[in-house]
Amino acid sequence: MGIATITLLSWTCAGTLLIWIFTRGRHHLATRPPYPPGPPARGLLSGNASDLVLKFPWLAYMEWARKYGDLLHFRAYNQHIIVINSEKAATELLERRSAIYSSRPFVPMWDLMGVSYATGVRDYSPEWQSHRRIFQQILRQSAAARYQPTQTEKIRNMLHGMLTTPDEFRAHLNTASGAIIMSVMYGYDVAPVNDPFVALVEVTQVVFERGASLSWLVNSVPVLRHIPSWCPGAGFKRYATSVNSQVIEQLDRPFKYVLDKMAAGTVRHSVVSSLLDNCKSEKDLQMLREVAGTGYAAGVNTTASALLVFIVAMILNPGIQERAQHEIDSITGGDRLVEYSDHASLPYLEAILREVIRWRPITPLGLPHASNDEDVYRNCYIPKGSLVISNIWAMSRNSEKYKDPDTFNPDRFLDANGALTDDEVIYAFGFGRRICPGRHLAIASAWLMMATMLQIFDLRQRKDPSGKDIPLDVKWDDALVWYVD
Ligand code: HEM
Repeated sequence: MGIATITLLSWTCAGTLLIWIFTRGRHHLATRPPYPPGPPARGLLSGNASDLVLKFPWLAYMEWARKYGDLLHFRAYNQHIIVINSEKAATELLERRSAIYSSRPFVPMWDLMGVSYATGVRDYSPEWQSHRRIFQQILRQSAAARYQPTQTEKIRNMLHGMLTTPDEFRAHLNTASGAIIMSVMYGYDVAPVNDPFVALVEVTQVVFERGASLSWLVNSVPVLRHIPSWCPGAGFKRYATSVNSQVIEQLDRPFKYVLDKMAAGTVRHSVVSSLLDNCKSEKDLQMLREVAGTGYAAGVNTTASALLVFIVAMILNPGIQERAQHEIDSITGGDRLVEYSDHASLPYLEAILREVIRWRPITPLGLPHASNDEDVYRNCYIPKGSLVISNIWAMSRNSEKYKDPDTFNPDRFLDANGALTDDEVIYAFGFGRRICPGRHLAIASAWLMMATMLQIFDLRQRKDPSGKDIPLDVKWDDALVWYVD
């Protein structure tokens, strides 16, 4: 091909592109509705990138929502971001239009680190659907009830730990939350301290949180992931490779534990052991391995964080604590521990659980969804590939639904007859096809932990040597889940 031909071809392509922009492109811009309201872009290219708030962003989005409405739009470079601040809009988009809004954004660092196997970060794909089918089979409400004996056993161990070493209450909460899931998934009993499998998961969790950070340039410029590791500036790639082996180990080691036990004929019943027979191919095995690994990574910190919030709420509200203790004593007579069969007789306790989840939502912004098609909602245009964030925090602060939303008040979930209302704060577990599949297990674990802790202990501030209360110093972190120091 001669130079003249190439030049002619280039001009033809450029011409065609320009014609497209000035005909179809312009026509599209002229005919499509506006984006949802939001803060004005600060830079032509960067949009609102400089407005992105890294600390407690849910508070900033709630402020913006007061000004612009419950559905916000802004842009960081070429990434359109939609923040949904009301349950109504979240239900209409993420549930009723779930065919469009059920994917996840692609995070290049997660991919390089090897954590993109996890259900929660997979895009809307056949593999993700296989994961959800397994979760539905093992953790739907009726199936989750099977794990109550395991939960009871692990929670009683936790109470014993708290009696013996009360200062280590945080470690006991983590151990119990982890022990329940390890037992459910793999039939494995975790050691009270320094368990090797627990250590592996903790490493993966740190890696996971670090990987999401926008401080990795590759997360904003995904094409960088293709540069070779030896290149200057490719430190991110070397870091990703260094953690990859730990991520794989976290997936493989507990799974292999079950296979070894099966071979030795000493396996205990668990999700993995019972579903192995259904695996007809290497891919089926991989799906099961990934689901078990995800369940563990997703379920430990979340459940333990809810319990930390509960402890803080009880210390700050001794009257509520006493009322719950009386309710429990009136059912057990004070001579046996609470059991799952007592649930229906303890509405105030259930109201406390709901208020804990509402007062300090464990994941204030849920997990971001991504849209896989363009859409028009309330006459506003939502582009394909938008990042769609549900501001669960803003939903929990809806003052039309919750009077004095910042006050911890379980009574808001009881009607005039003392019966529970139908608000189960389910939005705290997300929306649509992506709703948290572990919610029934989480709620059941949290309920029994709360009930038995209230029964056995008075949750109070520490005292100084002179017997005076040391004021509670609560620091709320803005990591994926709340953290109380
Ligand atoms: C108090 C405890 C928990 C809270 C507040 C919570 C909350 C959430 C939220 C908000 C999401 C995102 C939903 C969405 O994208 O719309 C989620 C996803 C998820 N949760 Fe939970 N969760 C908890 C416990 C658990 C437990 C115990 C497990 C597993 C045993 C679990 C497994 C998952 C998984 C696998 C996903 C990803 C679902 C998907 O992307 O399809 N969670 N959770």
